[in-house]
Amino acid sequence: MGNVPTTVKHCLSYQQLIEDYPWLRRWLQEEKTITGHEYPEFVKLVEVGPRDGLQNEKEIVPTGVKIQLIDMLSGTGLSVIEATSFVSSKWVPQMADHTDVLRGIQRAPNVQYPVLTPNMQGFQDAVAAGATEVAVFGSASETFSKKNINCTIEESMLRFEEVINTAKERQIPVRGYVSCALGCPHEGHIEPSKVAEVAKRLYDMGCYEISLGDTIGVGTPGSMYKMLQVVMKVVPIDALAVHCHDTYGQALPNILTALQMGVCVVDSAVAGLGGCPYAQGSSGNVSTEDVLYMLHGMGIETGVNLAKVIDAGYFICNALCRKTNSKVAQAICRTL
Ligand SMILES: CC(C)(COP(=O)([O-])OP(=O)([O-])OC[C@H]1O[C@@H](n2cnc3c(N)ncnc32)[C@H](O)[C@@H]1OP(=O)([O-])[O-])[C@@H](O)C(=O)NCCC(=O)NCCSC(=O)C[C@@](C)(O)CC(=O)[O-]
Repeated sequence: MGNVPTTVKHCLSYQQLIEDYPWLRRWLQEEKTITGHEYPEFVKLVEVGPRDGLQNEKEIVPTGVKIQLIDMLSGTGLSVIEATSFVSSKWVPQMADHTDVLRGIQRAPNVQYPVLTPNMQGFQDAVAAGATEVAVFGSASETFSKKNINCTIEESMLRFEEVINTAKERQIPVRGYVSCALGCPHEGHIEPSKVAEVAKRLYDMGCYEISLGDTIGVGTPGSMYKMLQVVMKVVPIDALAVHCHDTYGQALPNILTALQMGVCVVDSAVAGLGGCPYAQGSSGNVSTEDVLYMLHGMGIETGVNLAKVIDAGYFICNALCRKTNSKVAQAICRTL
């Protein structure tokens, strides 16, 4: 983006626009009230591209490319970048280089690099590789749990409890995922009460944040609203995050609905990469670029530089010989 004209750079950064044209801040704030909803002042983005984005790639992505992607993302202002997962390489071959990735990245101050750990073996390997934050990943669907981590929901809770208790002793923060929060590729509809039950168990065990995953991207603002209404009764809203795949093009409206309900943590993947190897047909996560564009346009702060994320998106798409899934990056590319 080095030789991008200043005017285009300004289009990419609302923060820059606001600095140059202070009247715009007033205008954006007015717009916030016109919508009739209260929105958070600041939204934290959890970048899951290097893990969720790459885990489903058929061709093994070179470790150096993964490291460079994470290093580029580290310079964007993102405060959380999910780096890799310590799962079985027989199950997810793409993540077999987890240790080299975690050891190879240049950690930026004020950036967390959580990794997925499904069990004690994964947790111990992750800690040995230098992990300082981990995430356990459960499901609200019994069938998905068996297909994804080869155990029932109940068995998974016992495994996670052991991981979380050990992590507590070492003062390692643990994030929790609940997959299939808005639907399951095998069971279809999932009751919000089941999502709430699993979310509460993870929260009570000690997960500091629970990310509710629309694993196959089937949710709509209607189902997001209904599910969150139930989950919010048992887990505080400021401990909830949403993790939306964009299979049906509903991710942004679903995120907007969650923001209206008070959620202020959103998972996203650079260039909209991704998909779950055990959820066939699901497309990538909502793209970080598109979420940033929406949030900044609403006057919501993120601390993240959109132009730099677009650069990281170009980098990984070139490496994968793939077109970006980000509408914003596509539009900027046409503008240039
Ligand atoms: C959980 C297991 C490991 C159970 O797999 P298992 O086969 O039931 O494990 P096991 O305990 O019976 O052990 C069998 C073998 O696996 C090994 N093993 C056991 N644990 C580990 C480990 N941690 N790392 C490396 N190796 C491991 C273990 O050492 C043994 O090796 P062997 O003696 O045969 O040589 C497996 O099912 C697995 O790796 N699943 C991961 C699947 C996955 O990564 N899915 C994608 C992430 S979830 C997701 O994408 C959803 C999310 C989070 O993004 C949110 C959303 O969108 O909803």
